[in-house]
Amino acid sequence: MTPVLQARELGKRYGRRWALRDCTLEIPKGHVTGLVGPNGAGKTTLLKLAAGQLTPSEGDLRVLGEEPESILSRVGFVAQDTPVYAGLSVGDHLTLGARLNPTWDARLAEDRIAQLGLDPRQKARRLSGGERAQLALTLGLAKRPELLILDEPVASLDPLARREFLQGLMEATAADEFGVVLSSHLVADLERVCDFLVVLVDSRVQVAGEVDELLGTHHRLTGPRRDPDRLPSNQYVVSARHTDRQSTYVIRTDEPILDPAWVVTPLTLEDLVLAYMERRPAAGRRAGLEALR
Ligand SMILES: Nc1ncnc2c1ncn2[C@@H]1O[C@H](COP(=O)(O)OP(=O)(O)OP(=O)(O)O)[C@@H](O)[C@H]1O
Repeated sequence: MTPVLQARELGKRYGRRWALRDCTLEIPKGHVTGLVGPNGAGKTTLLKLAAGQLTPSEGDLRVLGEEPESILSRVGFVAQDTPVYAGLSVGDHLTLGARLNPTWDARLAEDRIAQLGLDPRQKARRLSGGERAQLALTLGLAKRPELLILDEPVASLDPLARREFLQGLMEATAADEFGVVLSSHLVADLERVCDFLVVLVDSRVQVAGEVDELLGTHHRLTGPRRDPDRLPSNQYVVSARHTDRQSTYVIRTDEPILDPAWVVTPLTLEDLVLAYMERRPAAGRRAGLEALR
């Protein structure tokens, strides 16, 4: 089956600065994918490349098996800050959507606006942040895309609006088969809606895979202090912390952990993401991940 997104050594440079580098990644069909990483990691850059809004500086990118610029009508993109036209009414947005998109589903758009209780005559500038986000999501869904890309769609929303937004997204994906890739700093939200995860740090993909598989193969080991070179070769060290007497590792392995010296505990998705983010050199570390629950 053609992957939703396939990147090979993909890179994007702004001037002399690389925003994305050596990005090799495959997102299979049929997933809601969460893209997570600290500020400046390259998430928006990757999403804009996938939406055909930027061109790569190096490497290769296929979306739904094609060059992104050639399939704009098959991909919906809701940019950061859920952009809408302040001077246009909700109804005007739907009219514009219908005019611009050959696959526009007017019934879906109107039903969703009615369900949300939005007044079609209301100007977008008078909508709350949550209502604007819902309008932008409606425009994205009514395009009937095969892939919907959402760049931090819930960043500015309060917890209730976030829940309603994500609920709406989950209902839409349950009703129709389309892929979703969304970026967020809010891992707890991603945990609720995503079944595939990509962690991007310092412009590089650190890990990508199905959430269940990632949670099943990553473990925290705690026990008497031990150097990493004394761990079995099938245990890939993601992060390590040591005190004089104790070591705590986050490791990835497909094999059972049989060493009785270790206390083995499972990770939450947030633990897993933070473990990959901890691997960054301390000097370049920026606070970027909120862990709201
Ligand atoms: N138009 C641009 N010109 C120059 N540099 C840019 C431009 N857009 C992004 N960058 C740089 O590229 C890097 C990656 O930016 P990007 O917006 O992709 O990160 P991000 O992971 O989406 O960050 P955030 O979580 O803060 O939204 C950053 O260092 C940023 O400063």
